[in-house]
Amino acid sequence: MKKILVLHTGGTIAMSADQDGAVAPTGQNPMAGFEKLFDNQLTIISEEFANLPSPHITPTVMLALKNRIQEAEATGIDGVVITHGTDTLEETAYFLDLTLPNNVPIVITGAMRSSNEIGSDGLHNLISAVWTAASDDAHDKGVLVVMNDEIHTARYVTKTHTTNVATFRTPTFGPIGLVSKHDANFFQELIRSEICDIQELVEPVFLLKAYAGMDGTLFEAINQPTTKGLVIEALGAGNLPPATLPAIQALLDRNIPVVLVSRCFNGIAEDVYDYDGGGVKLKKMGITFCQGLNGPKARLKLQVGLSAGKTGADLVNFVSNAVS
Ligand SMILES: NC(=O)C[C@H](N)C(=O)O
Repeated sequence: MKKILVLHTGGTIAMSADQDGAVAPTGQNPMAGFEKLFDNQLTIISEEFANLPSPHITPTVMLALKNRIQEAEATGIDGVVITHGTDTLEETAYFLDLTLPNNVPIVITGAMRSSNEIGSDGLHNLISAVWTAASDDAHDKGVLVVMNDEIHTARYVTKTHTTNVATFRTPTFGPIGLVSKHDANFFQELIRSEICDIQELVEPVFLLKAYAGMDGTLFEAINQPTTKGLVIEALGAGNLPPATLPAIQALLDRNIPVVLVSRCFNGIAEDVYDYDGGGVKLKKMGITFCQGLNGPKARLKLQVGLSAGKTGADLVNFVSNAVS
């Protein structure tokens, strides 16, 4: 019988609503006892790893989670399920994707409606995640996110709606598979990427979003002696307002890596435009274009690359391509 480790970390899936509808963490995890649904089919080992709303999750917690999973893998488990708040779920999922070798399937899930709300989706998502983690077909697909009967890759999935149960989407590429009753069905493969088994975190790495009329103020503010890196969510195909450029150049002059993604929901950042602030000029300045990742994930990739000791061309290669 396959052995699946379920690590609970908190989030709405572990919360309930009061009489006024306000949602908050509970003393006892409402998912407790779900294991009996798998009697005689799977061995489920549940562990309360944390009980945090996901805005409280930090890369330090993600690193501890990664270490816990590696420890469990050494004892012989067949798959891991993590329950997590949805606000930063994609970040924890991608962090684990970057730092854990594909030894066993690792699946993250959560809920958009807390445990006692009508139409609560937590238990259903948890069951789907367990069946996915137990699937022979879930190997070698990186860390997976299972929500609302869909299977997404950690690398490309993102939360797209504040409250809808169908919030998790994979722009441009779509989900990698679907869950139907007990089966995880996959329709796409994931190209392998480099894994960095880090033990410490280099910080701080910042993320700024570009907007019409942006100037250098925010870039100057983060140009501190301690600053290790910056990701910019740029406009369109990868362009910036010209007034930002002197302050960005000052960061580059200090050898602080500056990485650019697009703030668009679909598509990739490219050096297309050759006007002041256009992508062609930005690339010539030494800004690294990261293709296929959103801002929070590119920030994690830069942080993980720096934490793995990567510098220069090695760091640029690692960060610039989502599948490197
Ligand atoms: N649906 C959720 O889980 C949202 C919650 N605020 C969290 O991320 O912890």
